[in-house]
Amino acid sequence: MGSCIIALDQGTTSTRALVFDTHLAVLAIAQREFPQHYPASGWVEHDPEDIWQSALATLREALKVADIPAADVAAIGITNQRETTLVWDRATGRPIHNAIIWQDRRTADLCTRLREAGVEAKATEKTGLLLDPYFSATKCAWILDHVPGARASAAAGQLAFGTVDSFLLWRLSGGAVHATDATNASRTLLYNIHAGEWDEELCRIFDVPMTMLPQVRDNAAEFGHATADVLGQPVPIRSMIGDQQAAMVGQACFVPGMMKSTYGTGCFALLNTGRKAVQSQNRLLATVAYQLAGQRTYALEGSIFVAGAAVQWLRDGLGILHAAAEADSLAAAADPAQDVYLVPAFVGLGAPYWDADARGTLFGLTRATSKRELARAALESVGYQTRDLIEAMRRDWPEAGATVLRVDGGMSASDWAMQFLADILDMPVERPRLMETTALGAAYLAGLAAGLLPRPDEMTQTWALDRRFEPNLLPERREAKWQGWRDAVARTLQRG
Ligand SMILES: Nc1ncnc2c1ncn2[C@@H]1O[C@H](COP(=O)(O)OP(=O)(O)O)[C@@H](O)[C@H]1O
Ligand SMILES: O=P(O)(O)OC[C@H](O)CO
Repeated sequence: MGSCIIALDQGTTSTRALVFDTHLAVLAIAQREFPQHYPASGWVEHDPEDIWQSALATLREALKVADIPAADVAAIGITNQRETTLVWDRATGRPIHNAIIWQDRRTADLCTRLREAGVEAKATEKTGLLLDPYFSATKCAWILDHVPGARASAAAGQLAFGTVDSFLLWRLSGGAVHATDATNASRTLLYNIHAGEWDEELCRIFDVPMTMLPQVRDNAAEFGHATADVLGQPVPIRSMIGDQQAAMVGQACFVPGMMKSTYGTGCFALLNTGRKAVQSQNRLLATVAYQLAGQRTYALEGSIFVAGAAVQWLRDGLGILHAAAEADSLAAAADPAQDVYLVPAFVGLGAPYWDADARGTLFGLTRATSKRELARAALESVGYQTRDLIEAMRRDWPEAGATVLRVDGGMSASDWAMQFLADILDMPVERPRLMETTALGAAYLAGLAAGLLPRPDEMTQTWALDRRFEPNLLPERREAKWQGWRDAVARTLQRG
């Protein structure tokens, strides 16, 4: 049997492949960024061929850098940006439309109509989600309704639906396997998280034919093989898991009450609630954290659409940074007397507000405002949004984040943002040594399925601290800043 594992991490802005040894040490990493497409306000798409080509290229490159033959790869684990929706032709494997990204708001009106028709309570009860364009169901319906002939092809059983994991699996396996896992299924609005199955009634309501849906499997399971043309010989695929849930596994949050927050394009805080799906009273989500041996563990999730993307906007939109890492030094040099707030509702606001129509706002600008205060406002917006989430979470689960918050994702590299996070939360923040927790989670599960790695309780010992950020802000200052944020959000919201 092979002695290493490859994790394929297909994220919103880039695809990464990491080769791990059986002690979960990283042997090699390959990464490709790919273009984002914004065809209209609030719309975000990816070209599925970019996703596929970046997956192929990074898998091959990582193996080459590690200098390991494909025969030594025991398993591949796939983890992915969730909710992003693809529909492809089963005969050709070609998508009939670009991938509609999780951030995309084009189905906001449809969601409003369904909400007015009284569908939300039923959908929430069954799926743990809310009626928001974020999730896959309305995106899939949109594709079927807007691509000529798609409804007829779907009715004839010619089309397949999938999130990015399913699409990659289909391509890697040469069209042999159409499957997903319980975590990705739990983000579609079509999957009953309590029964663990696709829901006929919801499929009817959202007008998505059940014949299009992939089979749902455990997170550590048999998912077939990547064909020989991918890496030179067939390689088993032994795990699939949504990226936020993978980060939870990679952060070893296996005990109820443990919590992590990932700062990539968006920010996603997940609290392990054990065998119980907690129905939020505060507009958070109940979701599947992981499913092993048929047994589901649940999480309470707060999802924010813009975190690192605010820094990306400073870099690519405003051109005031050359690299994301420059935001720290600018923020550190900002004028403490200027209270500038950025509410980065570029694609609406997620939890706990769920306002699809809100758009970004800046408050407190004066003639003295410079790029330094804008950079600080962007980094601070992530801390404020996390506090919004944790306050909502504590109303559902009082001990949430009682001790420490584990962080990861590209933006957690920002010391300034992580210190502000600790300050505004008034709570210690811990960053692990290996920040690639998403890939680590997928690799661990693939290794578990391949019989190379121990059960979760033993895996917790592999977590190692890089840096702990202690809160260090006067209470009056913290509350004054927080009130400023609350006020800025109130003035940004479009929904009452
Ligand atoms: N040093 C940094 N400071 C602030 N933000 C950063 C830094 N490095 C990366 N980022 C942000 O992190 C995001 C990329 O993180 P990543 O985890 O790769 O995201 P994704 O999985 O969504 O593609 C980008 O939005 C980028 O702006
Ligand atoms: O690709 P990321 O890391 O920004 O994660 C995206 C989330 O899975 C969306 O729900």
